[in-house]
Amino acid sequence: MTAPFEWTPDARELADLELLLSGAYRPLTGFMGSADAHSVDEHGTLADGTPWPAPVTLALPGDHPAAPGDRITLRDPEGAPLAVLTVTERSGGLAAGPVEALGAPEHGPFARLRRTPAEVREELAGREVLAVTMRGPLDDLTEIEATAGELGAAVLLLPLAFGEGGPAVVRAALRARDRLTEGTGGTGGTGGTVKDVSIAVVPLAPREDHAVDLELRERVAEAYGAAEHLAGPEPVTLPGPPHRRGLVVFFTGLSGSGKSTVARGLRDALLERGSRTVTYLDGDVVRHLLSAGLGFSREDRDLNIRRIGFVAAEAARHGGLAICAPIAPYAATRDEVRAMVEAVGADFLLVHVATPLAECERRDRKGLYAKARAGLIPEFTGISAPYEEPDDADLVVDTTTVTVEQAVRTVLDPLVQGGWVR
Ligand SMILES: Nc1ncnc2c1ncn2[C@@H]1O[C@H](COP(=O)(O)OS(=O)(=O)O)[C@@H](OP(=O)(O)O)[C@H]1O
Ligand SMILES: Nc1ncnc2c1ncn2[C@@H]1O[C@H](COP(=O)(O)OP(=O)(O)O)[C@@H](O)[C@H]1O
Repeated sequence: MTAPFEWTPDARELADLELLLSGAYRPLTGFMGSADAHSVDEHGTLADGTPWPAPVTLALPGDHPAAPGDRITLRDPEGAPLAVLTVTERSGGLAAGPVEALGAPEHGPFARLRRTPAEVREELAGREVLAVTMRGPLDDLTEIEATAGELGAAVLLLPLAFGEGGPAVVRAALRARDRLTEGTGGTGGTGGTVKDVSIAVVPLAPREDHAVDLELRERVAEAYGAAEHLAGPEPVTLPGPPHRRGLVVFFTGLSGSGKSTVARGLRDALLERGSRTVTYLDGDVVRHLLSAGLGFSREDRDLNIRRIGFVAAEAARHGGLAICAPIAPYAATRDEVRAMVEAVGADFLLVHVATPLAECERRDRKGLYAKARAGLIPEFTGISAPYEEPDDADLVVDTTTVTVEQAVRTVLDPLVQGGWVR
């Protein structure tokens, strides 16, 4: 049964929720309250003294109405109900309490390998188990073969799939299984064949502190029935060269500052060079299609910017270069877009078109400033609605006294120098 209150936890919290529900975090059965979280941080134990390495908490904004005793339906980002949290404590922006599953979660790639500790323990009942937790490929399997051989153990590969790289880690586990069972895992050619190799995908988000991360992996391995645990090497992530990485060039500035003119000039210059695919999210096209029906209240502008950020990040996820040129007057919303883009492994360049209001108003290309001054347009940026000047701009261009070509070069040159464009 769902509950009257609702919440969509973030990706890390959803991963923790899944581990709480699957039993991989036993003895935990819910999100921690402040006493447990504090004790874990200070002493590495829950408040009752049970050893536990890392806080497992759920953030809930202070203005969320749920109070102790209330039940909150926790949903995934697509809206599917996953669990009910019965709130036992609200403090410091956290909600604590036990969680109960609402049906089986739906998973994407490799759903069949998301097995619970109980399922795996049943399959491996009576066997000694060597668990190997992995966040990247296992190149040398010699140690695993040797340890499994000594213990006469079955090997349980636990790919810790979290975020964008999740499917790649699972594929690495499948490759390692094949090499272990074929006996081609060692580098010295002496590797023996390991007969029993199982895989269970575990959505354990990495912890910043390496020691804490390892201890948590150990706990999860134990929950899966392992007598021994080996931690696979940390993946070496070499970001691709800049000219192959996704990039979002995000212009911000007052109406009439020159955003669209410079953005179009940049698009054309990039198309002339031909070295990158370009997605240009034209302001007018966005407002007519993607954000049709939205106005200029703070809420509508924020939604408009988030939509633009979402589309730009999708283009950049696949290595594309996206150019956007909305006013984007609020710093917090620009920050959100930066985070969305960086979350897909792409780069984000904020270009502040810093032409002063007086010059924008003097140009008054569309006659909007005159109307705004006359009170005919409410909430007009710079007149009756705020523009928060960026203090984190990567580039600043004032178009008052430069030509369009010069303004475009101010943006294009750093892209070439930075290696994003050849
Ligand atoms: N109230 C108000 N405030 C600011 N701008 C207004 C307003 N009403 C209409 N317009 C016209 O809409 C264009 C800005 O749309 P954006 O999508 O870039 O704005 S925002 O980023 O969502 O704030 C902006 O176009 P540009 O001049 O190209 O910036 C204006 O022409
Ligand atoms: N160096 C320059 N860079 C960009 N625009 C300029 C420049 N000098 C003059 N302008 C003029 O300023 C106006 C800017 O309008 P626009 O690009 O639509 O701004 P925005 O998209 O920020 O509202 C255009 O009429 C453009 O011709």
